[in-house]
Amino acid sequence: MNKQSTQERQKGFVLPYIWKFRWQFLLAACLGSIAVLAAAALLFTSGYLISRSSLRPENILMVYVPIVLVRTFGFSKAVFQYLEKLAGHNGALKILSTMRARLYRMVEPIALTMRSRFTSGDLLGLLAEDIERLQNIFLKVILPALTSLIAYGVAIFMLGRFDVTFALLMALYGALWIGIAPLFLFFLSLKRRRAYKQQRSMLYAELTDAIYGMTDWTLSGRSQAFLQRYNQKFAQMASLDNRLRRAEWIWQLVSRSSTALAVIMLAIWAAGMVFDGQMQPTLIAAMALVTMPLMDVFVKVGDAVYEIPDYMDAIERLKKVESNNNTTNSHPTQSEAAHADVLVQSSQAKAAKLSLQQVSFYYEQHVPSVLDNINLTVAAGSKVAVLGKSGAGKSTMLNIMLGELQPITGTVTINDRNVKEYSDLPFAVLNQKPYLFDTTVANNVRLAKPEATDEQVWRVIEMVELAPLIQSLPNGLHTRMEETGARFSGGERQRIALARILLQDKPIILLDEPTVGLDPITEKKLLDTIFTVLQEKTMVWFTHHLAAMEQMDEIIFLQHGKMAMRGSHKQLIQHEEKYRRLYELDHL
Ligand SMILES: Nc1ncnc2c1ncn2[C@@H]1O[C@H](COP(=O)(O)OP(=O)(O)OP(=O)(O)O)[C@@H](O)[C@H]1O
Repeated sequence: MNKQSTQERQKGFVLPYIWKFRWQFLLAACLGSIAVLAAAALLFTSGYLISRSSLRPENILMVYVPIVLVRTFGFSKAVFQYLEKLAGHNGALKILSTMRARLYRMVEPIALTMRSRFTSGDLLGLLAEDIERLQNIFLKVILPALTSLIAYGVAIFMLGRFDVTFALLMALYGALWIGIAPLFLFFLSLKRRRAYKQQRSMLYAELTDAIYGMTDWTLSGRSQAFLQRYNQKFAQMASLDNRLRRAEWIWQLVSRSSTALAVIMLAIWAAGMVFDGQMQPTLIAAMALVTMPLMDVFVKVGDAVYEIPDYMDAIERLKKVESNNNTTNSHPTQSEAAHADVLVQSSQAKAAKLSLQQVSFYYEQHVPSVLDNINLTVAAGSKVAVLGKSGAGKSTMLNIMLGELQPITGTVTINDRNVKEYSDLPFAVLNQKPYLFDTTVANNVRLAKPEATDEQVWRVIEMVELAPLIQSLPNGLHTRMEETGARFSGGERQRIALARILLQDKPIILLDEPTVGLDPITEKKLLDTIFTVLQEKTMVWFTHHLAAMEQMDEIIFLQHGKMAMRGSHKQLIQHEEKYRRLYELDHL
């Protein structure tokens, strides 16, 4: 594990990012505070303006200046809110991209083994979602908290200029709403949410279990008992959910009431100041109204705190994957890199060893196995034919090799490593009907290797003996498929597919009856080309047709899920009467 990621792991998922982007957040918080203060000033001047206007001002300037100020504050509130969003989101997006890079570093070392350790892309989806969610902790919790602190600090300072004691009282009141209440709320929601989640996952587990064992519940005549128990638990969970929602409503009620209480406190204090002759009566409404935008920020902080348990879950999940990733291997970076190297090398080698060890497979449990305890080793560079009549299990075996079907028991290995460990499978398949896409001939050939140059494409075209044909096309390699009309015969289509395979340069080639439907002469020519160009590769040829068996190193004959015969063509011709007859039939 490199130094950078070790440091990341030690610091967690929130603090290092706040520190790293502290200036962006501070800027956003300052802009946000100016917006809040502008909103407070807007209400202050509005309150003053209303009160002043009602008293029939002796001079128009007495209301003209506040009118201009109302406009100015109204305008600047919107502008600073916008700027705050810009700066805040800029910081959050920078964090997001840094976190994504960290996510990449987390999963990259296990990428090769991920297919076997996590069966689908769910994990990545979950992690990516968690990281997206974490950006809210910055935008909805940390930024509003900072903003409210700055704005409230400025407001208390201003208030202190009128009355220090009252300013201190209001500072305490603010501390209650900015610190104590959200903290209390946080612990309350944390406990309840955990209990709710626990109960919900238990219920889901029980339901899944019950669905799997539905027949047994029904047969034992106890389905009503199960339903009763399940409904009881569901009701308990629903009541917990209700309590959580009720707590949320209560918080909303209390927090909104806190604004009303602050307005009343300010109004009473301002009235007292007027009574003592220290303030003009026109300022009472202004002072009372000023509290509203300030308290609004506290309420937002409290609302966001309620969601912190969700963020904590996201952090926990991320940490778990990170530590899992680190503990699964004692020397992760070195050995995983070496492991990856081996796998990549073997997927690029000329040939590779392919083995099936005790592989069994069935599609439905109560019918005989399609494959029953198959042991087969195809040495690197050797050629094996898998024969069998229709339905013998050839396609099933091919799909198991490719990892598209998982054997019920047994393993498939390539160069002694489980096929599941390969991110880049070392197979290429030539099947019965290769598809030609509606693009140029060259693009059809370079399908599996888009970066291949025209020269490389030409080389493989020549190898599969298609050069004269391609040269005769209106635009050569760059002729579009539809312009070639029905020009390509079955054999030529196979040759294009073969060219694709050569360009792909995989060590193991699986042939799934590629010569089906071709006339014997075309078939023979194609087979000659196949065996010439794939000479160095490991080849497994699935067929029910006994052409070119002489060229195979080993032939296995599948029947009733077992290998009924196996050996070289020579051995089978000599010792297996059935094989001899099939061969003769095929060569009539
Ligand atoms: N998806 C499936 N669900 C259930 N049974 C299946 C499924 N696919 C194949 N089978 C059965 O498994 C057995 C083996 O089929 P498979 O396709 O592997 O044979 P095959 O030798 O490739 O036949 P063919 O030469 O006709 O393609 C057959 O009895 C088939 O009916």
